[in-house]
Amino acid sequence: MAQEPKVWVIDDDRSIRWVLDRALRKAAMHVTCFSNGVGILEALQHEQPDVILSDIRMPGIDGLDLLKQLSARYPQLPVIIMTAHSDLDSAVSAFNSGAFEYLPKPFDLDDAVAQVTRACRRGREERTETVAAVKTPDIIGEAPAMQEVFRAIGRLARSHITVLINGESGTGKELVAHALHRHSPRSERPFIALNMAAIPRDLLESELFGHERGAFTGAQARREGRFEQADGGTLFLDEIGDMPAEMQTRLLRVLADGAFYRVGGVAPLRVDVRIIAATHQHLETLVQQGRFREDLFHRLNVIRIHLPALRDRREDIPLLMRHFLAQAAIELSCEPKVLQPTAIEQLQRLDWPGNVRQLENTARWLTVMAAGKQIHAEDLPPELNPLLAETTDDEAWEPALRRWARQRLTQQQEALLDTALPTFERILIQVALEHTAGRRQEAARRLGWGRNTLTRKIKELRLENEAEPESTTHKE
Ligand SMILES: Nc1ncnc2c1ncn2[C@@H]1O[C@H](COP(=O)(O)OP(=O)(O)OP(=O)(O)O)[C@@H](O)[C@H]1O
Repeated sequence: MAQEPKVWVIDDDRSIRWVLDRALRKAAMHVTCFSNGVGILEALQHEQPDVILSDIRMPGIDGLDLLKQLSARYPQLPVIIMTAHSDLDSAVSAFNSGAFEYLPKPFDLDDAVAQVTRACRRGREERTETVAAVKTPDIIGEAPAMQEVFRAIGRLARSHITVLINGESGTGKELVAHALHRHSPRSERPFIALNMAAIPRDLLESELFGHERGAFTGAQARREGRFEQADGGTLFLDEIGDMPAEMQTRLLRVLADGAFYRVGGVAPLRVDVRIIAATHQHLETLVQQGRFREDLFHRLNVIRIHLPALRDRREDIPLLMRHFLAQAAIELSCEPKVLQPTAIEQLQRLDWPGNVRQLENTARWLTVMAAGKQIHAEDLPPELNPLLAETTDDEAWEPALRRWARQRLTQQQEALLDTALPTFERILIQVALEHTAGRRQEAARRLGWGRNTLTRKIKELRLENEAEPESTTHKE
């Protein structure tokens, strides 16, 4: 039933590899030997053994560094260190989590096999527990890409390492950050979430680091910052790509030495906070453009979790939708709506630019708006409804506008309304004037404006040439 446990042995001493290989094989284990640590991290991306048995003194590679990385990236993977007593202290400090075992050299072969067997068994039990614990029903996903996310959460459980979560808006970044916190040793301590894009630039510093009384006008009392509130716990920094440059510098400093000052404060404060950052942006590009500090990027980019867009995991749409319909029914104290095959097909056909959040909002809309209990394709909201989209061309400008806005936002443009509103008004005015052959009075009435408003708008939008051909045009 259970497969042979897989053991990797890393030692530069060929005779040690040879004896361990024989002894472990005799104990029905599958053994792979490496003469040094080079390539181990890469190999781990393809396959994971049940246990690694490694020397820490090897030519050509810093064994301690390798072990640190193993402990950070694969905290669940049991590692047994074979080393002489004299090296033990440095090994212990490399594994401050204590998640390793120690096999003193020279060792007794039977002891070594017994230790490896125990570590295999414990590792397997822990992994099963973690997967069970992580598969809490609140993160839904059966698509392979989501299984990958669950596995990452499982592997990172028990670790304090910084994590960077990437994914479009609404893909569940905050949910995953929360799950990472819940499955970490910090779960009893606070989880504080903060969206960099939502806080005005001049308040951000005090929000993150707090302020002393009188630090600036309006600071009537001392206030704790989010870093202090999150002490011992996790601070989730959402939309980290939007963090202003000076704040990036300050964050880097806190990450480097764990100390910071409140605004207006003179005494450094120390906290123990795990950072989980998230962004929908491509941070490497921001770094190239000089908009994100490279050193901060490397600090944050230790482990990265990518959340797939909903359109890349369409198989999960029915599952998610049923879940949200059930939830919405509870929220609104009514019977849950039931999806019919035509609705499911249409839901799976759509691209969901707002990802899971958009699906969730659609479930609420349906729960309130759909007349019957059964949901068919035609019951979907107008912008998602295939029938309306095909038959009435008039509605087509809404999806087009949506696409336009989305594109501009991904291109990092700001103040979209400055372009959109004048364009919107210009088009309506032009069409109304065309329709009324340039008669302003009537065009104003058809638009629902007074004549004066229309005249003012025409001026502002420089549309004079298009109105009332007989009137004098004026130029700047
Ligand atoms: N896999 C999932 N299972 C269940 N609910 C989900 C899942 N993914 C996202 N959600 C829900 O969708 C909504 C959006 O998720 P969340 O806020 O975590 O996304 P986000 O990526 O952080 O978005 P943004 O970047 O806009 O802040 C939340 O209500 C969340 O509960």
